[in-house]
Amino acid sequence: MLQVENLNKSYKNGFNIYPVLTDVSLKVNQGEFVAVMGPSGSGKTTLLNCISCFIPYDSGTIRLGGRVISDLSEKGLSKVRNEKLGFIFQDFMLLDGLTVKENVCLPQIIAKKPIVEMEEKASMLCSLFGISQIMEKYPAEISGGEKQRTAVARSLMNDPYVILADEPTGNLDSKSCKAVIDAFLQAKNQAGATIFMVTHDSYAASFCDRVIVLKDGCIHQELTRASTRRAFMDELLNTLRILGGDIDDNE
Ligand SMILES: Nc1ncnc2c1ncn2[C@@H]1O[C@H](COP(=O)(O)OP(=O)(O)OP(=O)(O)O)[C@@H](O)[C@H]1O
Repeated sequence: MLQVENLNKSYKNGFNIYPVLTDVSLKVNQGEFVAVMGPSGSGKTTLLNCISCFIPYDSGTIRLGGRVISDLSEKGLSKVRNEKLGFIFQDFMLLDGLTVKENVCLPQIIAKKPIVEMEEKASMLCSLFGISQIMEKYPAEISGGEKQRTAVARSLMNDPYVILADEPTGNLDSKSCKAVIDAFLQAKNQAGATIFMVTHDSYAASFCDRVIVLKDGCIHQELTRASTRRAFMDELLNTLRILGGDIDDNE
């Protein structure tokens, strides 16, 4: 569904070149829920921005649904961004002047899809995420949890290849964090969604099928959830503790 091969990305400052991602290769399969973790500055957001087609990269190949995105024109990239990717941001970015229903419909309004089809799809997703009763309300009139579920419903509107989530549980209390994760699990289990999430939160990541750990712009480790969520969380915490330098790798 998403395939990154030998991705290299550097930032330039005057004559100085700072490599940020070096030879990153990864694959996310259909219906997988994958997190990217790693210390601050390890390149997580840069990786997500390359996959989102928001920033150019130096070399490598990114494939979405089998299609190489660097081959696309600017117009083609915009279409991919709107129709083949779903985005979830830290503050959910709902438009205040639109109702919940209009916010959910937005990707299809931009894609100029027929209204009847759009409304049917929005109603189905709002029902799936338990927000049918607030469809006519505005973001200012709904709770944080309802905003999160609205954003997840919106991200699924065009049946995207992948939902890209950037720190979706950052700044949330544990109850709201669990609500976001539950919405992702529901999207995965009931709508077959593929989710790729950047996070610092080991609790959120422990619900994933797999966690890719970045260090200094390289893939340091990939951890697959094998047993209980709690055991996976302990494994993640331990891996990140070692990366953070708290204990020796060979200990
Ligand atoms: N636009 C930019 N221009 C120059 N350098 C940048 C730019 N954006 C990020 N960087 C640098 O690239 C490196 C990776 O940044 P990135 O934001 O991808 O890391 P991150 O792992 O997401 O960090 P954090 O966990 O703190 O959000 C950092 O050293 C950062 O300073």
